[in-house]
Amino acid sequence: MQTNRPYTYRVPESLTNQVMVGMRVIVPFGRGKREVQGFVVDTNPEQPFDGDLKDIIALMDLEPVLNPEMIALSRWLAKTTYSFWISCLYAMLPNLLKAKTHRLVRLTDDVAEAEQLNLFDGQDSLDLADVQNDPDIMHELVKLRRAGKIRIEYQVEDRARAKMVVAIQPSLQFEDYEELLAAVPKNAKAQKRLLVYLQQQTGQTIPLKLAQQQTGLSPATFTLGEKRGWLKKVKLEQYRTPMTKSLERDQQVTLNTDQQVAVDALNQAIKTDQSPVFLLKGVTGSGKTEVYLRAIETALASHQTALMLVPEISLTPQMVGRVRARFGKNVAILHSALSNGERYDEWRRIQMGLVDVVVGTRSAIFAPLKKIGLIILDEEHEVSYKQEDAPRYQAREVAKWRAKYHHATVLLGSATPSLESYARAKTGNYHLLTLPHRVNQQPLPPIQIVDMRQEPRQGGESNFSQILLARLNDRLQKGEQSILLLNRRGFSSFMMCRDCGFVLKCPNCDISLTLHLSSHSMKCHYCGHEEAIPRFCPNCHSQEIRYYGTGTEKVQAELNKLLPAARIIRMDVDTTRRKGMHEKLLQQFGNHQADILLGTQMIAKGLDFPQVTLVGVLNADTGLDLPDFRASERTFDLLSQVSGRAGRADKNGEVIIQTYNPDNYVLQLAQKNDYDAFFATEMRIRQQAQYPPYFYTVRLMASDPQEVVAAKLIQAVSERLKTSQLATDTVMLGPTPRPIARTQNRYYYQIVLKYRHDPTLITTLTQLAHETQAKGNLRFMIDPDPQYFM
Ligand SMILES: Nc1ncnc2c1ncn2[C@@H]1O[C@H](COP(=O)(O)OP(=O)(O)OP(=O)(O)O)[C@@H](O)[C@H]1O
Ligand SMILES: [Zn+2]
Ligand SMILES: [Zn+2]
Repeated sequence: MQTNRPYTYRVPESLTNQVMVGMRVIVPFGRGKREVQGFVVDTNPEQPFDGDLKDIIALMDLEPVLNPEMIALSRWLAKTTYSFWISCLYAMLPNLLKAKTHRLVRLTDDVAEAEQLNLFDGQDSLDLADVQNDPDIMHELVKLRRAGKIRIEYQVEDRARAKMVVAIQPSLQFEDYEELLAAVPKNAKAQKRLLVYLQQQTGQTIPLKLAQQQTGLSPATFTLGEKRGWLKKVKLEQYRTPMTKSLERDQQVTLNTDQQVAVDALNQAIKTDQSPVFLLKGVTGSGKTEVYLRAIETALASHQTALMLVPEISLTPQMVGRVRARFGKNVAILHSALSNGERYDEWRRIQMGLVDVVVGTRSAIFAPLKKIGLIILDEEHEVSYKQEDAPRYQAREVAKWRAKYHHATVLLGSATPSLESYARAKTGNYHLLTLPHRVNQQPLPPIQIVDMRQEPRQGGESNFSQILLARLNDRLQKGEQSILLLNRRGFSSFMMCRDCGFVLKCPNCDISLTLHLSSHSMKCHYCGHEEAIPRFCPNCHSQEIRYYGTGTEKVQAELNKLLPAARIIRMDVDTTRRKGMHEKLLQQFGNHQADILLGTQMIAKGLDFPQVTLVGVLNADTGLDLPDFRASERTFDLLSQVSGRAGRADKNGEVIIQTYNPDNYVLQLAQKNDYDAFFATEMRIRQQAQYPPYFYTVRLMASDPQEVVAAKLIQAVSERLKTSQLATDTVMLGPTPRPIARTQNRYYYQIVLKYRHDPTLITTLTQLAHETQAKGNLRFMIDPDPQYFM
């Protein structure tokens, strides 16, 4: 049975003065006295335990890995996401500290020879696991760590090992070098140069490579210097900096009036000790990024730090490039495409206070920055800010919590804010800042909607309307670039028998299989199941089994036929799986090595390519009729965002949207670029249907490989909720099977609750979460503010 409360242990005498809040420890647990890992969350519990206390067995860390802010944050997180406290504590740590890793203690400075011999056996490193049960040694190590003479290096078997480089340190004083300079023979030019250099660098540690570059001296000269005692060679830890290869040059721009107004308001807020939330609503290409950068500058100038979140890796390359260009080495980067080693190195640079700016994806919200003055969420409406596994937190909410703690300013930016945020801005909860115009003084690109039902169909179905094809051709002639979006939300493609209607589905999941041309197979996007492309219908043996819908590969193949001269870059999960591919493809497109960028949602947002003058959306409607109250909002966002990629520089842009539902209000309003009208329409629908932002939602879900087991549990939960005192306006939907009832051979049943203000509900759910524990294969989860209902 998993437990969710802290336990009290005794600090054995041998560990006196060493145990600190935020360290990991090994403790005996349960009747079997199993040894488990835990976090120290308090060293002075309010309610002392009066039974028999067990001793802490050992320390895992020589210094805290979580600071007091993080401990406090984890408590709040556990409460608001119905999660186990310990999973929240782990969520804040980089992977390297979660996995079974070797903890290597390394000497970084001279220690007394006796100590080195005793503790390290004369080596300069030791494995902490070998000594953590020896209190005497641990005692010494904690002391050395506090004195900065050792450090801990975490290693997983594969690659994550701190990289070391040789560095030099001048070992004498200024005057000593003066004397030496007077003494060296006149013709010993190299030696002289070295001495002068060392004299200038006293007290510094310089990587040898750098010193060579700066002086133009050979390695042999430095070795000679070492022999003569002029300098010391030391090993310096080199951080694996996930560099974006080409450092973008920083552009100096003069803010336009709207930007200036926004920046002024932010500057003022950052300097106060309040924690206001700003919503920056700026149309695509209005220069939001420049506002972010200026606000970060203000935070740094007032000796505070800044944290900036970007939605997903796909957006990161360009944004990271710009932040790096402005703030250089002062930036740490945290995103999911880093190796564990890289991530850990960045995390440690932050923890040690070596950087003041952090840019990262969702979990970077836990970056252990101190003195935060500003937290930015770019594209604040993005679903990727919500974590889908436990702890199911919303980074936006965590940002607000941390801002309160630090008296920091929160800046949410978007061209299409979430209804939740815009509603708050309208009621004055958030401060609204707007950038209504593009920086290039041009209107937003005109959008044309093409009714695909009217397209002539000679020679079978095509993904391209005549007009889109003509426009693509036109750009090709002019040497301009185009972006093509294939909307892949939901399950728009499947293999169906024309005779009997049979649809080929995954044997493990209730969804249809997708055709993959490159591997000549049918794949399930949920569980990875793969099988051969059928030639006969498995049901009626007809040969009339056909593929419906379309994938990027298929579009690319068609495009190759229609426009043989066009150079195409395809971007989807398949072409970007390998590390660094994303950046590479974008860079190629940026260098104009291709005419058309074809891709899924991942190309819709954030990209800023001046040569792009045409954007085409191949299928606007997939996703519109999904059983999800946010389907319209998502489609509106997507269309606005992707349209915004066209005509961002001096040339005019143009957008073509293909659809089978030309009259749908979402498309109509997206065409007019009328966010406010969309907001008003959608809010009315939400109010009527009692959905966010008028109501909060929470989803309860049971799953099991056996359908009846899952159904029984959700039924019991439903009974329990009916007998508890829910607020009168709280609504319970279900229990029902989840729209996709089965994935990965598990059946899912759900209840969705909608409520406005129901404090007892929250208490009830907290109890439910901890009572309804996993048994065997049975799982129960509570998802506050779910982003998907599928
Ligand atoms: N005041 C300015 N003067 C001239 N150019 C500017 C100014 N501000 C920003 N820019 C440039 O305008 C371009 C678009 O800006 P940016 O990418 O920040 O827009 P955005 O609002 O973030 O758009 P999107 O929401 O579409 O990503 C960038 O190339 C940027 O360097
Ligand atoms: Zn499957
Ligand atoms: Zn059939």
